[in-house]
Amino acid sequence: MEFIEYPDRDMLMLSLADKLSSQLGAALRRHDTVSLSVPGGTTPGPVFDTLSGVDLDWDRVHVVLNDERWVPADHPRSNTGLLRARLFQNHAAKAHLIPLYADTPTPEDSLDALSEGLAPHLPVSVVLLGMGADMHTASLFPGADNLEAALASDAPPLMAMRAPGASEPRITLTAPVLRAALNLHILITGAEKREALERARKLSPSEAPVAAILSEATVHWAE
Ligand SMILES: O=C1O[C@H](COP(=O)(O)O)[C@@H](O)[C@H](O)[C@H]1O
Repeated sequence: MEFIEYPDRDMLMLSLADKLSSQLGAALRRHDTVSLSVPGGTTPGPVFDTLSGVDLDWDRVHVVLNDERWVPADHPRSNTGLLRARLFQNHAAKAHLIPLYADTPTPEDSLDALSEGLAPHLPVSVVLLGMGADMHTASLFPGADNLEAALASDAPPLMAMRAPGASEPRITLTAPVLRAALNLHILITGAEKREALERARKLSPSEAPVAAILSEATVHWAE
């Protein structure tokens, strides 16, 4: 694991957006289309704001969330809603969304169709993950019903997930897809998450799911 500490959150968000855009640019020079996977939640908005203003060939970029909460895009907890509001703006408005939500009662109802949409874009060129203070990443939660299957090396790329720490059903990229990313970053802020990261380094992925991908990742942190 590489760990980069920044003097403050503004520096973190700007530097990380710069790193992601240069890795996307490098991938675009080598491939006709590239893929970017990003987290939802409360932390990554400022990275999206900066990234969306970078003049890349966005119409060749396919964006998929790390995970989605099973709520419609206009719901306040929708990660897709966050993407539309903060990333698919300015230059990045031309990017393509690979959906992780469909209007069916459960994620299982749409899993096959959503997996088919994702398959042509694997391996993901650039992955940015978040992490919760409970050491979950994407929707790989401690105690989740499908956690062991999603950590297995033969896991399908997408799985449905339900967990005590998640207030709605989820759909998530699985550990092998995250580990196979060509560039893998984790964004965390604050003392509580830094302590959680240090704890996770000493635990198994079943106890601390983020541990499943730490050895491949660069962690970006500011107080
Ligand atoms: O529920 C989720 O939580 C994590 C962490 O979110 P944050 O609000 O603590 O930044 C996020 O990475 C994930 O994509 C999201 O669905």
